[in-house]
Amino acid sequence: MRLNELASQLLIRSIIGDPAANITSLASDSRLAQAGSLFFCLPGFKDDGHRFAIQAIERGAAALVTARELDLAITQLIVPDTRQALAMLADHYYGRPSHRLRPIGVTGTNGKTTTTYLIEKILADAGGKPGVIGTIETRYGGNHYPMSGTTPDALELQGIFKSMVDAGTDRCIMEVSSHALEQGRVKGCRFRTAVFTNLTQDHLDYHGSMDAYERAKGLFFSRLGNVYFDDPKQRTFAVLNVDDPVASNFAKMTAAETITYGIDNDAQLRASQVTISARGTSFKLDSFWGSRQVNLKLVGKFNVYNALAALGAAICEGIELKDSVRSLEQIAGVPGRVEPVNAGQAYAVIVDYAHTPDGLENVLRTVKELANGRVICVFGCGGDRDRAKRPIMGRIAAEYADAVIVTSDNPRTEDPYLIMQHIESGLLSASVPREKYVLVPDRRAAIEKAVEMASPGDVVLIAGKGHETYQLIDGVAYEFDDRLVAKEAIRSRSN
Ligand SMILES: CC(=O)N[C@H]1[C@@H](OP(=O)(O)OP(=O)(O)OC[C@H]2O[C@@H](n3ccc(=O)[nH]c3=O)[C@H](O)[C@@H]2O)O[C@H](CO)[C@@H](O)[C@@H]1O[C@H](C)C(=O)N[C@@H](C)C(=O)N[C@H](CCC(=O)O)C(=O)O
Ligand SMILES: Nc1ncnc2c1ncn2[C@@H]1O[C@H](COP(=O)(O)OP(=O)(O)OP(=O)(O)O)[C@@H](O)[C@H]1O
Ligand SMILES: N[C@H](CCC[C@H](N)C(=O)O)C(=O)O
Ligand SMILES: [Mg+2]
Repeated sequence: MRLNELASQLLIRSIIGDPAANITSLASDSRLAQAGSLFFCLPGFKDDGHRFAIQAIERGAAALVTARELDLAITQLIVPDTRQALAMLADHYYGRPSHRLRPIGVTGTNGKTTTTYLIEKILADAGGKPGVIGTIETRYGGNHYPMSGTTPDALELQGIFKSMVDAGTDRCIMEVSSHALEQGRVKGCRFRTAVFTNLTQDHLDYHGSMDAYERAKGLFFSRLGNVYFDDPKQRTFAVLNVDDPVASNFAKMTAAETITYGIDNDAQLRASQVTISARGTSFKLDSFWGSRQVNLKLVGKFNVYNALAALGAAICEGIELKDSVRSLEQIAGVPGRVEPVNAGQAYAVIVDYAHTPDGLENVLRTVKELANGRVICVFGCGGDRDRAKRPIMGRIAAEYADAVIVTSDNPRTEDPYLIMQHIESGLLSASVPREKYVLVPDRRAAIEKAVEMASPGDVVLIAGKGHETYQLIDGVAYEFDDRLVAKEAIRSRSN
């Protein structure tokens, strides 16, 4: 593709050098630039992509996208905002794949991954060919691809969309993080439906305040338009959890048609009579589209919300409620979410991805309700992430668990002891007796200790890492899977 074809997508731009330069790929990381690449110099949080222009040229880049003229002998497309240009040009370069996929995006602090899995199952059972992008992996056409975060940057995202289209995928279901919204990673992406799960404390390191975090999430709904209302296929929808107070703000912001769900408040999809057991969760569903009993294999009241969110998204796709319910009832679980680890033991061991105060409280409440004995909770908090959540999670663990083992969860560049002390300050503020908790920095030792302590009927909850298969310490990813480590610990327990 010629540079000027790409440049024509932007109103404000100027070209220095050859407008007909032949572009054979796009790159925003100089280390990935190739012969013929158009290299985008992005301003970053740690660095500035303009500093890597020379490296990109050395690797054969055909032209640069820059925010200012660089003193380099290469064609340059100068734009006011290189990040915005990347999103818009990547969309064009790959042939506007999101217009074909019309993604269903799921945003919210907790429940995004789970909800995308539920929607995927409903769409697949209805005869579609859905693909998924999110925290655990990207998958479509029977293939699975590893992910390094939740929502890829605009270039990677548009590339995935294009591959999905080429593979015959007909709808994409994706997690949309607040970071992605803030950084314009989904700019240029034409969503059909935006699903909101909930908003509770997390990521204050990045957003600074809950108001700013809410504003970032709100961008998703404010950008959804309904300008093609005459053609039903072109409509857009917002599916909102009305038990979360911010939903009414999002409803006001969006031009899309809204569908509401909830348990406590009146909603178009409303659950009542929720009962949970170790075998699953049941509820009565009353809705604009009919009433029915729903029996999920998924455990936890929070999964009722995820199920309602998925039903809402499915209704926007025109799928009959009874068919969606039948699909949901078949889902045995989502990897690393309330996932039991069984090796024939007389106590339960559950691995879960709760890594926020609300997530931890929800899952602890659930396991407490199910336990015949004590609840032993193993958890930590990520390094280089929201520090404010650490003492809160300590306090929550103190409130719901009978024994707490504080450990490491991806300390990254922080001192694991300091992170544990932040959590401990929350435990102490809850006046927990010293014998009720212990700090064990080595996560394997922490899991082994919890398993050693368990008696028949107890539940060991290992929270925070879920599906993760690594422990990040000082820039190194060490192999670590809570589920495998727990299984080994159960098998090698002394009695
Ligand atoms: C804070 C944040 O979001 N940072 C993202 C950002 O990195 P950055 O701005 O720090 O990049 P930088 O290191 O300053 O580099 C600036 C530019 O120079 C380029 N560069 C850099 C080095 C080099 O040798 N050559 C080169 O060209 C970089 O490619 C980049 O374009 O842009 C990068 C490329 O898009 C992202 O990978 C990176 O995510 C980092 C890894 C991250 O940890 N992000 C987390 C916080 C995140 O986004 N999490 C959410 C999940 C939240 C949830 O689930 O609720 C997510 O969606 O994943
Ligand atoms: N609807 C919900 N409300 C509150 N907590 C939930 C909900 N759904 C799941 N959880 C809890 O949050 C954890 C993470 O769930 P999930 O992975 O689905 O969320 P996520 O939003 O994708 O998280 P991330 O931001 O890390 O991608 C689960 O393991 C569970 O403990
Ligand atoms: N999406 C979340 C995942 C946290 C998972 C936890 N294991 C950690 O590393 O803190 C984040 O990036 O904040
Ligand atoms: Mg997720």
